[in-house]
Amino acid sequence: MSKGLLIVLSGPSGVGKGTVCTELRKRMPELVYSVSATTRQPRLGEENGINYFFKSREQFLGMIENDQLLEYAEYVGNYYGTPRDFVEETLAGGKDIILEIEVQGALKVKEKFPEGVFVFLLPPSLDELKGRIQGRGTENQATIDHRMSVAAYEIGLMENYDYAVVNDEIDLACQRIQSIIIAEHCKIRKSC
Ligand SMILES: Nc1ncnc2c1ncn2[C@@H]1O[C@H](COP(=O)(O)OP(=O)(O)OP(=O)(O)O)[C@@H](O)[C@H]1O
Ligand SMILES: Nc1nc2c(ncn2[C@@H]2O[C@H](COP(=O)(O)O)[C@@H](O)[C@H]2O)c(=O)[nH]1
Repeated sequence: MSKGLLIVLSGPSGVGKGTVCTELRKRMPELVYSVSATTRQPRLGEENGINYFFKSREQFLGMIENDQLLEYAEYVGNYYGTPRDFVEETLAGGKDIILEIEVQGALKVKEKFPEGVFVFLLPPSLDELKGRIQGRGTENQATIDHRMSVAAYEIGLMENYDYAVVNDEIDLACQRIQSIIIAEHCKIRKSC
């Protein structure tokens, strides 16, 4: 059995990664979603084990210590990380898995899985990006400003990715990512 594809979706906060991922999973139900661990407080409506595994700082540091994370990063005051076993078991089972993670973590995944498919989601403009984070209504102004200041640095690292997809419209962004996944499955992979 051939291994599944490891797909990494990154992009600045508020660009629409979560929205696009949710829509993509409806269109591709066979695509497995990697639920991350985080020390961030749950937002209204977020559920443990569905949106994130919500952890205390001590619990998260324990996961690092026990090598349970494929990657982790500190982002705007909180830790975020990808549980290792779930990803490895899903891939070994021949299924595709998507990781929705920020840039530092994505680059660490690339070191370990250079064969992964790295997709960067871009906003139509920085003004639109700010409008989307504000419109979501989940962050206070200081956190929005902090996330926006990190956004420019993150976009600067886009050249490390395989694909850039503009999220101007959810349907179009999903179609583009679906096309990428289909094309990657058709790729002739040479072992050298
Ligand atoms: N193409 C789009 N056009 C207009 N609004 C959008 C689009 N995509 C997403 N949004 C909206 O932008 C806001 C941010 O989207 P979302 O939470 O999915 O971003 P994110 O990249 O996952 O953010 P974070 O990294 O902070 O978790 C949401 O209110 C969402 O409804
Ligand atoms: N490096 C990682 N980044 C992750 C992971 N899970 C989510 N994220 C990213 O963190 C920011 C902030 O997320 P939010 O839910 O607080 O808005 C965003 O870019 C996520 O994609 C992870 O496991 N590792």
